[in-house]
Amino acid sequence: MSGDPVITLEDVAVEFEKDQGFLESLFDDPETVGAVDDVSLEIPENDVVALVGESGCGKTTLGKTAIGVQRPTGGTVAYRGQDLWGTRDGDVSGEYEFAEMRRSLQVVHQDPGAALNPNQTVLDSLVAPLKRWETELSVADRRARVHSLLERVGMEPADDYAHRYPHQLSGGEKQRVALVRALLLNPDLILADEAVSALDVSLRVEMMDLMLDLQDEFGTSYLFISHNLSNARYLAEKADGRVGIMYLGELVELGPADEVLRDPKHPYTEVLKWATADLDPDPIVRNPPVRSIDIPDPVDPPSGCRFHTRCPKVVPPTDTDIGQETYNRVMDLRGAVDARTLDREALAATGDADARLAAAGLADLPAPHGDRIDDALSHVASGEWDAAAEALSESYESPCETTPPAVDGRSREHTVACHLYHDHADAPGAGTDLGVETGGTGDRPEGESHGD
Ligand SMILES: Nc1ncnc2c1ncn2[C@@H]1O[C@H](COP(=O)(O)OP(=O)(O)OP(=O)(O)O)[C@@H](O)[C@H]1O
Repeated sequence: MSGDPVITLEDVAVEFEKDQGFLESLFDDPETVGAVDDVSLEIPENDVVALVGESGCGKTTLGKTAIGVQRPTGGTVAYRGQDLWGTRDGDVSGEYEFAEMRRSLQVVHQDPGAALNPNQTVLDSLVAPLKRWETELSVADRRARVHSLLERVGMEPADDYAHRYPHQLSGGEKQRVALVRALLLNPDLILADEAVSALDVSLRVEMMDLMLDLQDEFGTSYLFISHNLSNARYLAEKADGRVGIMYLGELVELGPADEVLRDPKHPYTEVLKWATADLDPDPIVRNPPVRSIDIPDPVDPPSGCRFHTRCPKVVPPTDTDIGQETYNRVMDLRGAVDARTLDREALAATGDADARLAAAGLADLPAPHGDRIDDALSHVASGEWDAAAEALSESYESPCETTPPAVDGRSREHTVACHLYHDHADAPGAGTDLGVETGGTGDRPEGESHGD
């Protein structure tokens, strides 16, 4: 179904400087937000990729980067194999001009009203891009092209709709006009950024079906962005496309829609699935499959796998013989030590190790973990937070903290950025291959226990 790559993102990163107050800007270095981190993704002709993730995870930034609207701070973006930003910066050695690339990469936003000029009729809004790009068309040709597309999206009689102003259209009609405007230029790729989210539920499916019909007809690819996993699944599955899951700027899972949704591999995808009521989540999992509901600050994201601070399957070090549930509590304790949120005074007032461990919720630890943890708690009681953090890190550092896994966004296979599916350097007998292995079993590395 799909063909040559239209857009190829390689190790793309986008960092923004965070807005600071006037006084802060005088005294502090600017803080940066890593909106997108090290993402590789290939979108072939006539393909659909649906990106899903919580608000602020970088979907829009990645989408804008893919269509040449946002310049990446790292990595490369290629249009049909030609460096897009190099072309923008004046490299004329390639086949395509930058303007041609941009014409071929269109967008439909969540709020079509904002994209339409309230003082222009539908016809005037729609002929404007044709006037600019298809200069050989006569006035009658342009009008005919607009009318035929309006009819194609069900806006009939086209002449009536063509002479309306945006305020005379419903939300669904405005969205159709926005889609027509994107399609008029025969683009290779349309970024549909939350393009159906503002529509009534009943209209969403209709709009997605229309997008799919037109995709077939025009041979356009879609990069569909949604915070809603069911919408993403509907569109990607029907188009035989892929679903990509983003977390804190990273693409953590990517693969055929039905596989990713039926058999999610990344623990974060499981959380999204759990949170999407109409995806029929596992009735046995009553609580969210996550250790903490708080999303870390993107200005200071966790090291390694960014999900490790919340992940209920965070991989214990190979020489640690405690089960998953206990390890999770140790990791939570480490988080509290790092954030200095443990009750130091309560610990200081506690006379003995057993009481300190009980106060930290870790009374039942097998030897030698009790002694190790209490050593760290004693440091906290004395106000030595860094020493406590160091002691805990020495014994309980997870491979998930040290090495960022990545998905292979060029593959059409199901790939996942998770150490449960990768070899990691300190796993027994493991090589140093941290590349993606597809179709992993989810088994823990040998020698590790699974739960208490
Ligand atoms: N122009 C900008 N300047 C500074 N920070 C930005 C800018 N654009 C985005 N960000 C930050 O980058 C991160 C990713 O934002 P982005 O809009 O890409 O996420 P998103 O997943 O699309 O979110 P939403 O679903 O809410 O639109 C956020 O932390 C956001 O605050």
